[in-house]
Amino acid sequence: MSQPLILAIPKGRILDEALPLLARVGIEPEADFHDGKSRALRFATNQPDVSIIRVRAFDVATFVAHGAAQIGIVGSDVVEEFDYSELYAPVDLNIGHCRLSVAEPDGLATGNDAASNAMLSHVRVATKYPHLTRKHYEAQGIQAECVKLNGAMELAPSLGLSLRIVDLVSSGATLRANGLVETSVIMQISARLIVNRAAFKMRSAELAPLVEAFRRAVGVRDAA
Ligand SMILES: Nc1ncnc2c1ncn2[C@@H]1O[C@H](COP(=O)(O)OP(=O)(O)OP(=O)(O)O)[C@@H](O)[C@H]1O
Ligand SMILES: O=P(O)(O)OC[C@H]1O[C@H](OP(=O)(O)OP(=O)(O)O)[C@H](O)[C@@H]1O
Repeated sequence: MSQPLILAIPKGRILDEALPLLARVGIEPEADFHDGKSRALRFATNQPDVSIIRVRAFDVATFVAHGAAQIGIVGSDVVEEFDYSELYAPVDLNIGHCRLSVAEPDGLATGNDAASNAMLSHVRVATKYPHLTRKHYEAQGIQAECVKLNGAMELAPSLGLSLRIVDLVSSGATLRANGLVETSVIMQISARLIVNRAAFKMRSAELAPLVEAFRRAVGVRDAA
């Protein structure tokens, strides 16, 4: 028998929405997965040919791109930020909805990013997404100097690290709580199923039906 397929899933906020989806696909992690005290990172499932690894959101893309995991679940923000040629993202999972936006301190923001940017040739931006940020500003002829942070971007303007931030927004509560307003939406985001392209060719007998099962599961909702 070949090695089990490794499915990489993020430990952050997508996880709660991903588990019911996995159940609809017919994959249930072993009990240890739900034990908050467990330090295990790799888990068996009810399917002997599928194991799960639980890693940081950005690392899901890295494990799958390098073929260490064959398939994974990750936000389209991460897919686009890395832009790995080895990744194939065949299914929009319709979970983890949010957007990637530019925000500035309330009062300083003009409310129109394009108009205020017309005067600029250079901006400094705190973000976890330097690639997408540079691309966004390059399209306006502006050079973005990115200060890379891994969280709490919203602190940067008040502490003088940068005037602008580029971060994920959902309800807008985090921006409001930190005196910031959204001035431009860079992209709408949802979680994607990602597959390693080489693995998809080499193990298509296992991966193609699994991808189809995810596609079907996205169309099926849990009973209320
Ligand atoms: N506010 C949000 N609403 C909905 N989805 C979100 C939100 N914030 C993040 N996401 C989605 O969930 C993914 C993981 O985000 P999360 O905030 O859990 O990661 P993190 O805690 O920053 O990651 P790490 O594990 O590296 O610390 C993001 O890549 C995005 O696709
Ligand atoms: O618009 P809202 O609904 O307030 O959501 C936005 C927040 O959610 C994400 O952070 P998260 O809470 O996942 O924590 P993090 O800073 O560890 O990424 C994101 O980085 C924002 O800070």
